[in-house]
Formats: sequence, structure tokens, C-alpha cells
Amino acid sequence: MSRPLERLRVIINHLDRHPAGIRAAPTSAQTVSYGHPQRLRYTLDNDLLTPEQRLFYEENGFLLIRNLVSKQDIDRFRREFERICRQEIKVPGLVVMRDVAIAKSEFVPDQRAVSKVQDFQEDPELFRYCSLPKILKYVECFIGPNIMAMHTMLINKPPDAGKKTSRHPMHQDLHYFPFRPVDRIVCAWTAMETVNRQNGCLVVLPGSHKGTLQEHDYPEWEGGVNKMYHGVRDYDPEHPRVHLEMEKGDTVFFHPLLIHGSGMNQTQGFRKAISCHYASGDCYYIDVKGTTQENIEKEVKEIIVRRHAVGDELTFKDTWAIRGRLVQGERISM
Ligand SMILES: CCCCCCCCCC(=O)SCCNC(=O)CCNC(=O)[C@H](O)C(C)(C)COP(=O)(O)OP(=O)(O)OC[C@H]1O[C@@H](n2cnc3c(N)ncnc32)[C@H](O)[C@@H]1OP(=O)(O)O
Ligand SMILES: Nc1ncnc2c1ncn2[C@@H]1O[C@H](COP(=O)(O)OP(=O)(O)OP(=O)(O)O)[C@@H](O)[C@H]1O
Ligand SMILES: O=C(O)CCC(=O)C(=O)O
Ligand SMILES: [Fe+2]
Ligand SMILES: [Mg+2]
Repeated sequence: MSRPLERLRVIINHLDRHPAGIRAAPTSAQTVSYGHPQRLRYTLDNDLLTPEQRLFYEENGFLLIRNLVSKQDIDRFRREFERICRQEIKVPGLVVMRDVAIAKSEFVPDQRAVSKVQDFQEDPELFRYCSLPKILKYVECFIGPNIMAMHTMLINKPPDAGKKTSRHPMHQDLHYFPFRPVDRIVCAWTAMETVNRQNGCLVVLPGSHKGTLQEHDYPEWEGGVNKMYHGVRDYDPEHPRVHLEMEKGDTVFFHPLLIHGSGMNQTQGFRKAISCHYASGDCYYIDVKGTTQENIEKEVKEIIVRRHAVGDELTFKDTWAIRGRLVQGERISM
């Protein structure tokens, strides 16, 4: 194991299990002088993060806060998700996804198994997650006081059906987003139960957020890949990787350029997590024509046309502006 990786493992294993109490072990980052705030590019001045936490995010592109969301809240999100699965309620705009190995097979027992729901902004109970003051306090440290919830997901990673399709390839979330600046975007991802290597926890490449947006495409996986699960075409297999093992309520905040994915679910349970991508209310939309993001724009448009029978008048940008919801401060240019 490489030395930086070993150090990270040590830090993660020693994270205090108290929300405000993370004390990272010394890293090389701490040689940065606290008196030079202009060196801090990825975090903002605030009273919440300790200098160690700020430096950890600056250096690694993620910050894990233990025990942030209460068990009661998570149980409520879980019950709401179950109601959606049982089709007891219908949520406008909600996208329901089943695993490709299940959707395309006649032989898998539970054809109805939902692997993920996206765009729950119209479900008041699930959307409560995105407005939790505990979450927003941290989000503000990364993107400032004007906060838009741009993308919401409840991931119910199914037991692998034998084709490794439950994996999520290594990717950068920015690939999906036609808005900038990149440093005013952050994801909050909360474990709804114990997540570990067995059931496919998040895997991150620490420090990869300092690079640029890479070209993404479908990985060449024998057993198939889920729709729109693009992966970074070439990433350094020698780059240290960290498996983020988390307990119910633990929350990781991460930068949209951080390369991450998740391994296969080798258990019989559905591994649950809830997440929201936030952007500052003063971000702006970009045209992705001629960029590496053109391929995902094309796929999103095809799905929208098929589903809603609309033509070219709805742009990639519009699909985001429609889903985005202000949760704090002002909506300025989003
Ligand atoms: C806007 C993008 C999101 C940005 C997120 C930011 C970072 C997040 C990183 C990611 O999460 S990337 C993955 C994001 N994935 C998606 O957004 C996919 C969401 N899912 C869907 O849009 C629908 O579930 C899907 C279009 C895949 C299926 O729609 P339907 O429920 O209408 O399916 P239907 O039963 O009508 O099946 C239509 C076809 O899709 C196939 N299908 C169903 N589920 C599939 C699947 N999971 N993968 C591949 N194909 C699938 C199905 O077999 C069938 O194939 P055929 O046309 O060949 O018969
Ligand atoms: N052949 C592959 N090509 C591209 N990405 C892959 C490949 N195999 C695995 N991955 C991705 O690498 C990440 C982590 O895989 P890894 O094998 O390290 O984790 P794991 O399977 O969860 O853990 P463990 O190795 O302990 O079983 C996942 O995002 C997975 O999708
Ligand atoms: O497996 C997971 O829960 C993470 C998925 C992910 O990275 C994403 O949907 O962007
Ligand atoms: Fe992601
Ligand atoms: Mg593995």
C-alpha cells in the first residue's frame, strides 16, 4: 500500500464519531499556513469547519462527517421510498430506474426491484433531506449562502444479479452538469444503513478533484452497464483509492471533479443512500456543445423526447433549470 493511501486510511479510521468532532491525523496539507486564506480554493471562510477539516477537503476533495443525519429522519426517508416502490404514491417528475440486468432479463425474480429514484424534488418528505439545516450548514462552507438543490437521488443498490451491473463506474459528477463554476457545486451523500466493501460503498480517488473534467463513456463491461452510467475513460489505476465505509447517518460531502464510483453489492440486501447535488444560486449555465459533455447531453435529450414527446425546444440547460429548487438564500442566475 502506498504511503499517502495508508495515511488516509488512518485518518478515516480515526474520524471521531461525532458530527463536529473530526480530527484528521496530520497530513502534509497542514504545512500550509493558516494565515494564507487565498491558498484555500475549495472552501469558504466560516465558523463551522475546523482548519483541519478545511484542509482535508482542499487536499482530498471530500469530507466525511459522521452521524450527521438522525436515525429518525433516515427511517422516514426509507418509509417514503417504500411507499413509492409499492406505488402507493405518485411523485411528479420522479425517475425510477431498475438495474439493467433485471430490466433486461426474464429470469430475475424481482422484476419490480427499484435500483434508484431520481428527481424527488416534488416529494416533500424526501426533499426534506435537501433542506435539513445540518446539511445546509456544511454545504454553505463549500458553495456559499445561496443554495440550489439541483439533483436528487435515493440509491437502492440491488444485490448483484451475477453480472456485476450493480457497480457504478468511476466518474466525475460534473460530466452531467451544464453549470459552473465547478468549485461552487458540491454533493451530499448520506448512508441510510451501514455501507461497506461487501455491499458496495463509495470508492474515491483522493485529490482527483484538482484535475480537470475527463472524457466519459460507457465502460466496456461484459455483463452490461446501466443507462447513463458513464465512466472516466482512462484513469490512473495506480492512483490511491479509498473505500468510504460509513454508518447510518454518516454523510460525505464531495467535489464534482472527485473521481468516484462504487463496487458491486455482494450481499442480499439493497444498499441505500440518499444524496443531493447543490450549486450556488449564482452559478450560470454553459453550452456543452463541442465539449466532452456532448455525449451525455445527447442521451439526456433522447430520453426526454421519448418520455415527454417534445422536440428540440427543451434544452439540456432547461432540464436542469426545471428541476432546480432554491433551499437557502437567493436564486440569482440558475
Ligand atoms: C440527468 C442525468 C443525471 C445526472 C446525475 C448526476 C450524477 C449522477 C451520476 C449518475 O447517477 S449517472 C446515471 C444516471 N442515470 C440515469 O439518469 C438513468 C435514469 N434512468 C432512466 O432514465 C430510466 O430508468 C431508463 C431510461 C433507463 C428506463 O426508462 P423506463 O423506465 O421508461 O424503461 P422502460 O421499461 O420503458 O425500458 C426502456 C428501455 O430501457 C431499458 N432499460 C431499462 N432500465 C435500464 C437500465 N438501467 N439500463 C439500461 N437500459 C435500461 C429497457 O430494457 C428498455 O430497452 P429496450 O428499448 O431495448 O427494450
Ligand atoms: N473493470 C473495471 N473497470 C472500471 N471500473 C471498475 C472495474 N472494476 C471495478 N471498477 C470500479 O472500481 C470501483 C471500486 O472497485 P473495487 O473492486 O475497488 O471495490 P469493491 O469491489 O467495492 O471492493 P473489493 O475490492 O473489496 O471487493 C467501483 O466503482 C467499480 O465500479
Ligand atoms: O453508488 C452510489 O451510491 C454512488 C453513485 C454515484 O456516484 C452517483 O450516482 O453519482
Ligand atoms: Fe457520482
Ligand atoms: Mg472489487
